[in-house]
Amino acid sequence: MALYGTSRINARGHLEIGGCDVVELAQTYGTPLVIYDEEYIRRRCQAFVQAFKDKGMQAQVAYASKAFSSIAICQLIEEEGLSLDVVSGGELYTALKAGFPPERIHFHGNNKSIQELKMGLETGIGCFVVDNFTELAHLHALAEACQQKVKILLRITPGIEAHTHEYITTGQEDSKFGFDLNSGQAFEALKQALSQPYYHVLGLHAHIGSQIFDTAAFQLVIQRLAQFVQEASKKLGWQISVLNLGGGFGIRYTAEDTPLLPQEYVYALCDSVHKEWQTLRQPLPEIWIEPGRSIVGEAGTTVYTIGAFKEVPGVRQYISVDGGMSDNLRVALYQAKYEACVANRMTEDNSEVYTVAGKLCETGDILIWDLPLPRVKEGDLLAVFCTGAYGYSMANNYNRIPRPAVVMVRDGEAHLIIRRETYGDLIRNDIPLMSKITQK
Ligand SMILES: Cc1ncc(COP(=O)(O)O)c(C=O)c1O
Ligand SMILES: N[C@@H](CCCC[NH3+])C(=O)O
Repeated sequence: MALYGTSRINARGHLEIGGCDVVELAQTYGTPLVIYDEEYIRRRCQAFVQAFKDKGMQAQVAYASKAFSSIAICQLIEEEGLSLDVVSGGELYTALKAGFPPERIHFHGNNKSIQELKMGLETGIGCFVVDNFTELAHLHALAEACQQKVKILLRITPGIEAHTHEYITTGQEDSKFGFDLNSGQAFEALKQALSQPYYHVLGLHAHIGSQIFDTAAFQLVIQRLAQFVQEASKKLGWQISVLNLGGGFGIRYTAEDTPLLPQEYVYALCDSVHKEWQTLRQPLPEIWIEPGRSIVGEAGTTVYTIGAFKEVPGVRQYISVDGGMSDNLRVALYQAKYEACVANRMTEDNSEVYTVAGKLCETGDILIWDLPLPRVKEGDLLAVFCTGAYGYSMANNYNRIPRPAVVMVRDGEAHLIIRRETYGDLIRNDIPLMSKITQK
């Protein structure tokens, strides 16, 4: 088990994050509770930004808000000077309500609705990452209708698979995302976009997957895109201003994971762009990246209360917690692995092996298989590490379980950033049966 950011074991033998005793946080806010270590998120943001400065590269680091979106996180990201990647009207709405400067927002998505495109145009976002020919036509028509020139990047599918889980790779040819490079689609898209008067084609975007531990795939993408840029400049006279290399930088969920430091990823990207562009003999583009998981993943911890026990003799001991696949879908979806500890017994030795089950009516609702822990009792607190990315953001109300509360902690203070959902919230949009309404 590793401790992240400001986490430590305090004098009471409890887990402490951001100077706050996790046992006290659980008493105050209830469980399941998602705890974000504010200082650690800020440190991660700063590491990415500083790395580009070290290399003297013009850059934008855009936090991919799909990893975790809320008013408070958008405000924190804004304070750290990052840009923001949104993929839906809902994420855009959240960012705008947080007061995020629209010109620093980039709008992604493979099926943006007309309403979402209009919302982006009307609010003056920084750029659209155009994903396909349908969007290329729609967005231009909307821009023309309001006589507004719009900045775009074209999302390219470079035909490169990063070595990661099959469901979270996106750069391979057979993907729903982007204009395919090898078949000539990308070239055709650029040609079309350049012929449209209301487009300002800033550059290209490629994202090859998530939870990537080395830089080889990124270097390959840069090589391919550089070749494409050369072809485009020869045949279309176009010069690229922005090269967006997406996100995907890995984090350490368990000892099996061996991520690089933010600066190691960034240095490698910068070196590779330098090298390729030297051959091209063109001005260096601005580099944009879109880290999501690597900003918030390790900074999030979910605390559950342990409830029921079940032993299958000679097979395993199950402990059940008061959440599960409703607040963390990643295990069921990707066989994701996590480490955890007992927040109120941090100094005790591991003597048991438990399988941690959620409380949902689904056999696959297991959070961690075969987890070494001290002997636990009902009411103990299980803290699962590294749930900060794609945990709350993929939370759902399966079995009508309310979503957890989320707090941000720093310097001994906790601040509630998302209230726990209530049963009332769950039925807020329900409408009674017609016959019950007409009876009244
Ligand atoms: C286009 C794009 N950008 C950025 C991200 C963020 O990825 P990650 O959270 O792995 O950094 C994703 C998700 O994989 C993505 O699809
Ligand atoms: N939601 C995924 C990653 C998908 C990234 C979005 N393109 C995860 O939890 O790992």
